[in-house]
Amino acid sequence: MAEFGFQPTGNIFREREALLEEWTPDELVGRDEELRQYHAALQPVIEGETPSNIFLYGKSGVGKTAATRFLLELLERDSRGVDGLDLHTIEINCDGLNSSYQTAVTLVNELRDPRQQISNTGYPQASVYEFLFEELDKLGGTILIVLDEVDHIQDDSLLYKLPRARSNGDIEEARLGVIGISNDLNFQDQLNSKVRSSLCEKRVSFSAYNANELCEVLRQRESVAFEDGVLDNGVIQMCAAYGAKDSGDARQALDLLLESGDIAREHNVEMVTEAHVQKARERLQRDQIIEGIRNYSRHGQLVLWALTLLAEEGKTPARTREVRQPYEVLCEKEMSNPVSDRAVREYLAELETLGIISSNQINRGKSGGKYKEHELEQSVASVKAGLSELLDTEA
Ligand SMILES: Nc1ncnc2c1ncn2[C@@H]1O[C@H](COP(=O)(O)OP(=O)(O)OP(=O)(O)O)[C@@H](O)[C@H]1O
Repeated sequence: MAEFGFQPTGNIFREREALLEEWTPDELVGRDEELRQYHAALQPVIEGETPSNIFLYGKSGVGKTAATRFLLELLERDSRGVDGLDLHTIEINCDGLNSSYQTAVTLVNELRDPRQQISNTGYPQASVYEFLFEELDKLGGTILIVLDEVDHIQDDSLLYKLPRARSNGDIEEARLGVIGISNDLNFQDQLNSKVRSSLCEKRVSFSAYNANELCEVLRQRESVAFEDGVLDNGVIQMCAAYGAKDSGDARQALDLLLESGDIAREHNVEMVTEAHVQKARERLQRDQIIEGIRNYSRHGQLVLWALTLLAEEGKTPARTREVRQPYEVLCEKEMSNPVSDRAVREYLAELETLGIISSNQINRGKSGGKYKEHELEQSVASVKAGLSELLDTEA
């Protein structure tokens, strides 16, 4: 066995933590327009007026949570200097809470003393709401409740009650504002119109980051996270360009920069180069593919494998029936019966939703008919690496 031991290298990173999810920057770059609108929507708070209910929406990783923490911190700081203004903020993430009931219980427990917590079951919903309004009135002043990932709450009831609590007379003392945050761009349309009009009084849309904005975000972290001059020319631009092309998600761009730094350190070199970024991208894509299809049926994986073989031979975009041929060969090797054409089409549609392939509807008019063409969205190398890990065979 090789000799293993651990030695700090001190190479590459000055403060690697600055590239991790938990690290909050003091300043938010590349979000000027969003911050301006959000700031305006929060202005009534500092004026001592009833807060507006605000709804933030935009794709994952575009700075909605970061902007909220940044502005609420400033608001808390500045409200301390305003006589008679007593501001409280409560932030909860609704992922995993799923219902109005569970969310209301969580809010009650956030507001209550640890010795007076309530359990997740055992009270009628109306009583939990009563507890909640009681606690809010007890706290008094101006209260902002942030419901991050609000689309996870499956029923409307709390989203109806909370923003209207004051006008309905459920609370008398406190001035309450709700800030809802969602990655689901269709969420607003699915809401009942009464809920929508009160929850979304002010809306702020967060657009995906473009490459220039991602460059700003990455440069801000570079100075904290890396030793001086460690990043080769072009590294930041490359991470930003990939980030903008993929989804405009700052989290993904930061992950790519972190992984590139890790690879440079693994190789025991002193600089991070564009080649490290390429390698990092393949690794992250492979992980994303593995994550996406880990619990997928064997046949779904074989369909992807078949498309990958076609891509390798330069035969993509390929029609559904062209995918069928290599798929059947793979089934034969595995000694299993191929699934129906319809099931293959369904697998391809799911792979598209996962962002692993892209499919285009082609319409050749009356004579040529309509059909779909598919191709990989990710590099052949990363899909093969991901598949061989899952299928436990050389792809
Ligand atoms: N403008 C920015 N400047 C610096 N860092 C940013 C910026 N925007 C996002 N980030 C960082 O990117 C990561 C994701 O951002 P954030 O959590 O705010 O995204 P989000 O829009 O709320 O999406 P999600 O709901 O997926 O969390 C965080 O680590 C955050 O610090």
